[in-house]
Amino acid sequence: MARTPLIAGNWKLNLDHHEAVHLVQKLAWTLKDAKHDFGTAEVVVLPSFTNIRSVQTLVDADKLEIGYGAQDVSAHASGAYTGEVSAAQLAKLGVTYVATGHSERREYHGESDAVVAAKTVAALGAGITPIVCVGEGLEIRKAGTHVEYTLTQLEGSLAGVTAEQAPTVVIAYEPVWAIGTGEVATPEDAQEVCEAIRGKLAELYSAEVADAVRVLYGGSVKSGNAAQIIGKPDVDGALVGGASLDAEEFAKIARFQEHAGA
Ligand SMILES: O=C(CO)COP(=O)(O)O
Repeated sequence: MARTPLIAGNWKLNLDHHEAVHLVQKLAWTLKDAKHDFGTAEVVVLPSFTNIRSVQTLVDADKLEIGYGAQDVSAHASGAYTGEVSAAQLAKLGVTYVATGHSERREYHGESDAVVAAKTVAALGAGITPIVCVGEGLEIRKAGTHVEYTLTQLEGSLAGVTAEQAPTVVIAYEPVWAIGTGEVATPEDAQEVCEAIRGKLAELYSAEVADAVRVLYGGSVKSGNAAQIIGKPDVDGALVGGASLDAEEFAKIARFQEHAGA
């Protein structure tokens, strides 16, 4: 099955709602100028919660093909959970994707695989596609146990996801040592782990599920390295941090096929 590449911009804790609208507008113009075919690479941005409504209004008004999502979601449906935002609330704003288990959530907010799994299940329950993030830190990479580590994290983070739900899930392999450091994994590093992730999905679910799921790479992706990384057979797109805050650079990443060798 042909998997449509997904290029997702994780804006992290950046931009107010005016700036968010401006960036989506600029991204849309840039992609329009380049005659981007969203059928060849889907483009999604993940703004802060406070900016989602503004982005929705722009996307709806201008009928943009750019998708939008959230960077996190509550595992809870409703009730006494101060500060939380539910999957149903996000779905109501037209959100189609949500990142779960980003390494920054795991590290700074103590999210365990069980918490990530509960959030992933909550997103799926509201019809939102989770982008489940996994990946090892530098010590584990140095020890050479990164594949086993990432696969264990993956299995824990997918607990409760059914075989019916699994094909729609997106996995993002983000080695922590490559995030925001400029230290990008080689295309071979990305392929090694993304291939192992697909193998694990076949083991947990089925070969069909493994074939359907999109596995992204994230960590210092730029227009100059995107084509080589996404060109690998088991890498189906990118989760982009810093470079997604620059409309022209992010548009080039979305158009990686054209910028191979840039
Ligand atoms: O964490 C990331 C995306 O979720 C990667 O961030 P950078 O692209 O800034 O390295």
